[in-house]
Amino acid sequence: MRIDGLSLDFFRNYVHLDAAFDPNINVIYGDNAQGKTNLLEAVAYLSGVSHRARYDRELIQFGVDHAFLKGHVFARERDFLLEAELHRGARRVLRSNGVKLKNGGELSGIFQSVLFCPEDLYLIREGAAARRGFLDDCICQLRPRYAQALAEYKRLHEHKIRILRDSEEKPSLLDALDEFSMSMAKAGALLIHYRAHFIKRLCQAAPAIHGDFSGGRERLTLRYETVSTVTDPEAGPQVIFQQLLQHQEEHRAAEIASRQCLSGPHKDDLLVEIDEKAAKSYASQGQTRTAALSLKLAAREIFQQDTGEYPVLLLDDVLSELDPRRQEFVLNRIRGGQVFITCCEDDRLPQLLGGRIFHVKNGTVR
Ligand SMILES: Nc1ncnc2c1ncn2[C@@H]1O[C@H](COP(=O)(O)OP(=O)(O)OP(=O)(O)O)[C@@H](O)[C@H]1O
Repeated sequence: MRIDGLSLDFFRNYVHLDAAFDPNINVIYGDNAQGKTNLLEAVAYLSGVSHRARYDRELIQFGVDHAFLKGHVFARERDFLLEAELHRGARRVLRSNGVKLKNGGELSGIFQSVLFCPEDLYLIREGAAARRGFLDDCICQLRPRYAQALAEYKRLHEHKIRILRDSEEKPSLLDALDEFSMSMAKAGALLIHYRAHFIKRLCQAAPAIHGDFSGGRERLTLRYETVSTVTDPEAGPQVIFQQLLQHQEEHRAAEIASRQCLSGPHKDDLLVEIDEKAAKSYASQGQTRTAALSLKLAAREIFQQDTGEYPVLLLDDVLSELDPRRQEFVLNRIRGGQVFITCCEDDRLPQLLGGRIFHVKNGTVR
C-alpha cells in the first residue's frame, strides 16, 4: 500500500502543494513550524484518521473557507483517487474514484496508515482513554463491524448517562433504563471480544519489538483490563453479553444513585509494564517513547498479517530522546512498506536513510 502523490489546497499552512512520493522512504526535513507535521497529517487524513484536529475547520487555512486534499493511492493492487473537500460551516465531502463516501471509516477501508507522533507518549503516560483510543483506531481500520459496534456503544452510553442524570427530575425516564443496559451489553460484548483478540496479537508482536529495541535488556508486557465479571474476554460475544448484563443488573441501584454508567468497555484499559513495573509511573522518556513506538509498530505488523500489505507508516519526530542504538534500530525496523519520517534541519537522517528527500519551508516543499 502506498500513496504516490498528494495535492493540497488551503490545508493548514499549505496554500498549494503537489508532491510525488517515493514508494519506500520519504524524509521530510525543515525547521520548526514549517509544515512537516501538516504534511503527515494530510496523508493520515486521507486514511480516515485525524489525530490532531478535533474539528475539520482547524485544517482549513486561516482566512479561507475551503480546503481540498487529493491523494493518488495504490492499495489491493488497484489505483484509487481519494479526495476530501472541507468547508467551514458545512459537512465535508469524501470521494474515492469520484464516488461519494459516507464517512472516514470508508476511507480507512481503502487506505491505512499508522502514525507515530510526539503526542503518542500519552499512550503510555496518560489515563486509560488514550490507550482505548489507540485500540479503537487500530481495530476500526481492520474490522468494520467493530467500528459499527463502537459508534453504537458510544451513542447508547451518552443516552444512558442523560437518562441517569435527568431521572431525578423525571423518574419515568428510568423505564427505559433496562433496555439501554441490554443494548449496551450487546454492543459492549462485541467491543470486549474484538479488543481481547487484538490485544492477544499485540502481546505476541510488541514485546519482541521492544526487546529488540532495548538490546534484550527490557521486557514489555501488556495486559487487558476489562469488566471484572467477564471471566474470559476472548470468549464468544454471547458469553460476554450475559456476564456484562449480570454486572449491570447488580449495579443498577448504584448507577441510579451515582447517575453514572459504572461498568463496561468504556472503562477498559491496556496495562503496559516494563520489567514488571507500570510504564505509566516508572518509565523514562526514552523507555516511554520506545514502548509507544513498539505498540505502533506491532499494530503495523498486525495490519500486514491481516491484509498482506503494510499500511503507510508516518513517523513524526520519532528519533529525539532515543540513544543512537535505539535510533539505529528504528531505522532498520521501519524498512518494508512506505514510510514518511520527519526530522529537523541539521539531522543526519536524509544521508542515513536515502529515499526521496523533501525540504519544507513555510508551507512549500522542495
Ligand atoms: N489552519 C491553519 N492555517 C494556517 N496555518 C496553520 C494552520 N494550522 C496550523 N498552521 C501553522 O502551520 C505551521 C506549521 O506547523 P507544523 O505542525 O506542520 O510544523 P512542523 O514543521 O512539524 O514543526 P515542528 O518541527 O516544530 O514540529 C505552524 O506555524 C502553524 O501555526
